[in-house]
Amino acid sequence: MRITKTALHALRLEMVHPLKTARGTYSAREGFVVRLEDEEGRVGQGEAMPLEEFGTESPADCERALKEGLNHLERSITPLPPGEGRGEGATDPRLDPRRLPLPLGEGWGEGLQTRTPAARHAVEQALLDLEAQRRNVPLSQLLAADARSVVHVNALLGAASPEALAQEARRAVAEGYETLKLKVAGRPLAEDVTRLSAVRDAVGAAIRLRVDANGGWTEEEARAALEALGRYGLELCEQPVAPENPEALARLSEHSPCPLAADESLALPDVTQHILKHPETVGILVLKPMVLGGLLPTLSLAREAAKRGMDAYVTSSLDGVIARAGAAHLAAALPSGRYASGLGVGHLFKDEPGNHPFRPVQGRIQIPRTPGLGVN
Ligand SMILES: O=C(O)CCC(=O)C1=CC=C[C@@H](O)[C@@H]1C(=O)O
Ligand SMILES: [Mg+2]
Repeated sequence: MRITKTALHALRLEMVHPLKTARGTYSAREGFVVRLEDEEGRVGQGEAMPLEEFGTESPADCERALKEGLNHLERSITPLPPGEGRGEGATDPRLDPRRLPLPLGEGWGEGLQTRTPAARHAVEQALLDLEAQRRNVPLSQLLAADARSVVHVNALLGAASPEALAQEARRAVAEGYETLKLKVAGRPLAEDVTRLSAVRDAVGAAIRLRVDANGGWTEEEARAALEALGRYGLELCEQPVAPENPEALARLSEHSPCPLAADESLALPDVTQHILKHPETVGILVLKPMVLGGLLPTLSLAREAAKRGMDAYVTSSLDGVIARAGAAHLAAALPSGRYASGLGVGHLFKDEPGNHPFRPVQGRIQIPRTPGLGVN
């Protein structure tokens, strides 16, 4: 594969309403789209949507890294030998992230991958898009030959009052969602109880409810909250306490009414290693490819977790269609599709394209069969 042309565009996503979480409120997102053209005129696309609160680089550092990296991409990139690149995804040594023909010039070595994960995500995604097109397979099948064709998606509820939240929940269920996610913490526990109770009353017992504290509770608050909210039947709780505290996660898991999932903790390599060493505590990984530096390193982590009996699902980083498409292909290629993925965020954005193939329908994304990423 030879890259004959590169392009970098700024991408700003305005949100319809600010999204309030325990870690802050999002009203707009700033990122970049990378487009790479190969010698046969194919175009691969990748998106960088930094999420600094989750440990990625800033938009400015991302832009700098992308400009530097794209300069290196003018060099010819040797193609993977014929037949390589299909099959076992990132654990396949032939498609090992370190071997993927990413620009490995000055600064694009191991260090940069962790220092500017969003930039690396964009370039890697564009190269994978091209590679899958060259092999005439959907990106998901480049990652795993047995990738699923359907990805279940959870709805993210963001309404302010219990009544509005219940209404939003009813609408999501009517649209076909079977898993709903609510933000908790950052407010008195009694208010979260009222909100969860209103949603559970609105949707009945069969719908799965997951909550996300974004690390907003102390250990004591988390213990009380899990007990109080657990009465309404929780599928899981994402990141109940601060990311740096895996020991607290382990203590909480002993009495928690639901499985705990690590999200923000996964941006910290040492904490991630600790979680992998103690799979009996945090049983689920919440994978953000933007934070983890790309689809391949994320798939590698999911496979490491699966070896230890842990589960994983993918979520958006509140990003655009291109990044969400890559995340959907990845979700289809994960060892297990047991948990719904957090890819139902398109409605949060003012300029969300109307009819793209990665818009959930009936709470599901049908992975397109077109070669590559499938976003035009
Ligand atoms: O998981 C979802 O349904 C959507 C993604 C989502 O909730 C998040 C994306 C990015 C930052 C956070 O606010 C939040 C999360 O913590 O998972
Ligand atoms: Mg989360």
